[in-house]
Amino acid sequence: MKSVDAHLAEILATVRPIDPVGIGLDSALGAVLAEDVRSPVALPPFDNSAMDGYAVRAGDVAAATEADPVVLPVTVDVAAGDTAPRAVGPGHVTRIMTGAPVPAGADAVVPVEWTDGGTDRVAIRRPARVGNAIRRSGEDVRAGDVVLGAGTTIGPAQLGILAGVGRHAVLARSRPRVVVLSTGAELVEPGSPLGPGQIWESNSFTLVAAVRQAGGEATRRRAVGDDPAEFLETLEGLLGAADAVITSGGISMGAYEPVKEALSPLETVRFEKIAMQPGMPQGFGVLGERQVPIFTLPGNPVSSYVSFVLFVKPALAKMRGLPDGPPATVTAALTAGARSPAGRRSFLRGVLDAKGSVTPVHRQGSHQLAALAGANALIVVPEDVTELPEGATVEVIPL
Ligand SMILES: Nc1nc2c(c(=O)[nH]1)N[C@H]1C(S)=C(S)[C@@H](COP(=O)(O)OP(=O)(O)OC[C@H]3O[C@@H](n4cnc5c(N)ncnc54)[C@H](O)[C@@H]3O)O[C@H]1N2
Ligand code: MOO
Repeated sequence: MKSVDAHLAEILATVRPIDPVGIGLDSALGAVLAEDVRSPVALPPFDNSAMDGYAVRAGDVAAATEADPVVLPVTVDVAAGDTAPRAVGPGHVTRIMTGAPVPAGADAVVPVEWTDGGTDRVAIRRPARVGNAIRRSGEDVRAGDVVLGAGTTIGPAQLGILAGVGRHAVLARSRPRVVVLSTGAELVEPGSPLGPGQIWESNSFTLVAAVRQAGGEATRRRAVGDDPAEFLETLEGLLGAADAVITSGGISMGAYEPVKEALSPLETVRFEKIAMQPGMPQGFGVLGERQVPIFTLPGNPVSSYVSFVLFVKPALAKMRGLPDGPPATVTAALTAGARSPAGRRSFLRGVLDAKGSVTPVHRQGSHQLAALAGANALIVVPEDVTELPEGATVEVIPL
């Protein structure tokens, strides 16, 4: 059997980062920058007030006290967005609003709370240090600074700085478009009644959500039955708009394995047994002229999700231009003994707590969806280990 590591290595050697394109900020959430973004100007671009109050010369208010306020004439109001050149002469002040340019000559802002709020004359009850409540030009970003480097994932704050340096579009890798397609004649859409021998289709919901959490743009296709021709036709119809395809089911040893039957003759998708539990049957390859990667995951719900975590998620990271490789692990102490088949790496479902202990859930079957939903981690048991005692130190993949 092929090792987990060898399978992941083959996948990562095959998938390529998506080509960068110009993306408008409105659509850039989750994209990954493919350029260094520099600011054309300093931020803030000009010295401006951090508070609503009065622009003063600090020396003029140095003697102000509660008991003996300094009273000064107010020459003008300066609001945010004010474009007229303003100045504060000795012995004068202007009113000033948050974000408004500091007038020439002023070197401090006195917050309105330290005054009587006067409009013609103002009584100032406290002195202000030079620079008080002034946001200096360039104190966030200097002109020409790189504000975000290539390889940065664009989240809310990154969109803010991109807009803040005047960009309306960036060169970036968009979120990979991933189509999720499940197979199985027994599958019924949730919301429809179950007939004999049927179950509600669940894998596609898990996989679509997992793709989205991994930074992809997922589309769910309704399950197709066990007919290889129907499966192939559906697949061909969706390839044009996909950067990757994930299927579930139809790849093991049964008489009706539409995914395996449809794709094996193409010889670009390989079906193999991987030395792992769950998730032993796996298929991976590429389809069509654009060499779209396809992950044919096993149908058992726990197996398909574990396979996603181990193989698809790292591949999506590579497609996005992010660091790839096996899922990150943390070490934890087992609170109960655990077993694992010889020669296979097990990924037991467990509950990891804040103190670094991990408890295997009671039901470890690869069909046991509810047990998976109660877990928050996968406990990794190496191939050469068949039994772990309580208290053993284990590697854990947080989910
Ligand atoms: N003779 C053998 N039988 C099986 C082997 C084997 O090596 N020899 N491997 C077993 C393992 S391990 C797995 S995992 C499964 C994988 O089978 P398939 O990928 O072909 O999946 P299916 O047979 O279509 O389905 C398996 C199981 O999962 C349920 N399922 C499938 N799709 C969904 C879905 N979208 N939502 C919810 N549940 C789904 C399906 O009803 C089956 O119960 O093969 C073993 N057999
Ligand atoms: O390997 Mo299957 O994935 O155990 O259920």
